[in-house]
Amino acid sequence: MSKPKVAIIFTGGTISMSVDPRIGAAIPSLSSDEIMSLVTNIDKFAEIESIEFGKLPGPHMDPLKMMELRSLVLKTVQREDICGVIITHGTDTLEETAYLLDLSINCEKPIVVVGAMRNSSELGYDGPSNLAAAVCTVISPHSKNKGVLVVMNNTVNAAGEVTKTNTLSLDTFKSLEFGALGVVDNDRVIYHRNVVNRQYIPTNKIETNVDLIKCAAGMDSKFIKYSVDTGAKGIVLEALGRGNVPPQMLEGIKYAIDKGVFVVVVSRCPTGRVLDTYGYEGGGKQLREMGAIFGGDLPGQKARIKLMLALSVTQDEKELRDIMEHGQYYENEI
Ligand SMILES: NC(=O)C[C@H](N)C(=O)O
Repeated sequence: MSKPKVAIIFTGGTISMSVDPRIGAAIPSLSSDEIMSLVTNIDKFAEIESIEFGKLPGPHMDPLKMMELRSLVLKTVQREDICGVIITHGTDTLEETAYLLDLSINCEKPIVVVGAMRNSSELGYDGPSNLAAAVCTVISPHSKNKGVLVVMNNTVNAAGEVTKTNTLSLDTFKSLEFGALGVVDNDRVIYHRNVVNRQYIPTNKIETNVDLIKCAAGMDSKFIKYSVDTGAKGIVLEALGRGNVPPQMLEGIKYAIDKGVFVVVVSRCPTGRVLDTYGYEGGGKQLREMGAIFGGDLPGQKARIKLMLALSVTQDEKELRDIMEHGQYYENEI
């Protein structure tokens, strides 16, 4: 019987790295063939087509390259002979690329992003086992219509929910708020739940002029003003708690909004959404009244990706708010 055909797009990351003896540190070096030769027995499960995109460490990935990758993923997943697409990626920015793909590609076939936490020179290189789990996930009929998935350490997470939580653990990718979607066990994926709140932003463009500013006790407006003065079209504020800022940041927020720069508020807390609960100076109520948009429960780096895609579709305040607040807030709530 013919095996399902899976395309694997290699972009780089630790999964493609080994230690260069001259510098004594890991750099991307393995080709797709070298990586796949370590994924033993995979031909019993699927026919693999390897596609080289690049050898980028996670920190070298940027939004324009993500959009280039998106075009390749879209073209590949639309092929009739392909049952799904896997993307290897550096884990440092994996969640941003996965979320960008999730928001901007609407397809039934599974798309899985995978990486490794240990490079091929280390004991316990986890690249091959993660790739094997990714293949098992992509070929499963149960993986259809789940959006982009992140598979690491035999755990399947939704791109919109997952985040890197630990700098070294193999079990670093977690959906902190709701838990994983499923597990890969005995070469099969078993799902425990579905994603109910997926969002599609139909665009093939991106507005890269969006900054991310993290708030901390006693901070003032200088970074916000700098961001506005250097051409930002949008600013994501990783605010405090439920979505509040130190009063000294209000001047900068007003400056931004008066100049037509969209300000999106999320929280620096790892879980929970922002809301206009507090009425004191700098509280969410005041931010809302000033015109700030709420970004739900997204971490700053993902809200930034979403704002970049949203700004490529519209600059209308109401439309932008509808995209950014989609599924998180209801008319009579705020
Ligand atoms: N585990 C990894 O992939 C981390 C690496 N620094 C990267 O993102 O490329």
